[in-house]
Amino acid sequence: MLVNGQWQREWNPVQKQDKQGRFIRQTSSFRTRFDTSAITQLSRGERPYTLYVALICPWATRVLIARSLLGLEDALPIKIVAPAITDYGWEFSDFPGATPKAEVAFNYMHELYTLSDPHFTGRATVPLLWDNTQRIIVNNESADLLAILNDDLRPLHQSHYQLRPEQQRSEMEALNQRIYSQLNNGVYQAGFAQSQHAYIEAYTHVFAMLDELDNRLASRRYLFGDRFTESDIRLFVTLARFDVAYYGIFKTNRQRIADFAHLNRYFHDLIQIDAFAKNTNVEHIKVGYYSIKALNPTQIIPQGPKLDWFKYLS
Ligand SMILES: N[C@@H](CCC(=O)N[C@@H](CS)C(=O)NCC(=O)O)C(=O)O
Repeated sequence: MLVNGQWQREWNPVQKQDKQGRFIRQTSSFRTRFDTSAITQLSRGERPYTLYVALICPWATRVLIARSLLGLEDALPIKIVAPAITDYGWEFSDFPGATPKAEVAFNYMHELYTLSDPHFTGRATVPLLWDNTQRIIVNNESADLLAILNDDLRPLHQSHYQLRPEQQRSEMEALNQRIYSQLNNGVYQAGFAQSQHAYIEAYTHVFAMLDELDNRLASRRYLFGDRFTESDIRLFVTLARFDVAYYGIFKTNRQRIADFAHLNRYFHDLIQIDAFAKNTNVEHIKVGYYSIKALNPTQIIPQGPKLDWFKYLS
């Protein structure tokens, strides 16, 4: 992480814990929204912004899926880091599926943070929306980025998807919050727990939420009926990582997603949609999670699992 703009070489996934050994995630620091001048520039064909992402990362991937669904791929170009976090944080390299090093002006993500704020203290996280002209970070919070893509950039949408329909927003936000704390972040709480108590607590939350959602999906195609919404994207990114990585490395191993009747059906439904499949990179997910040294000191990447949905990926 960075301390007052200086990189501290020891990268530890658990920067903060509470007295019971619970992992505490840092809050995001750059929270600007787009105004109309950004829309004007983008609709003139200018490309003043770049989205920096990691394909291992569920928070970045939820933004990538929305970007693809809404037809914003051309308006918001991306740069993809290599999947394994290094002693210097996220790195740009020629790893297959990452942006070739020759196409990026930086070696590490933390360089963008110190350019933007020379005294920045905190983790150099992705996703991050970068202003190429002013060389500053616009926003590094994926929940905001989803709102920026869906709401602020509406005039540029190339599709009719309604990912945050007005009439369901408050219900969606309540469910999103529960999915976030018990499941999206819950798996990290289990994996990065610093005590048996904190691990069991997180494990219990993860499977209570998966049971609840499996039940909910018994009678609905998607979380809110026949059309998918942002809530489905938020759930999908955790499901896509579950059997491949979390089940093993984070020890959330009561059962796999493949063993839940309705969640498995639902996941297969979504993964066959191009925007979901094209932003799911199993190799990056596996290499990324299994190279977290604190959890896997040998850095050996498992060969399996082989899952039936891999056939939908190109
Ligand atoms: N609140 C952020 C969280 C982003 C985040 O935690 N990203 C992780 C990757 S999944 C990261 O970049 N970690 C680098 C680090 O912790 O040093 C968001 O949702 O955008």
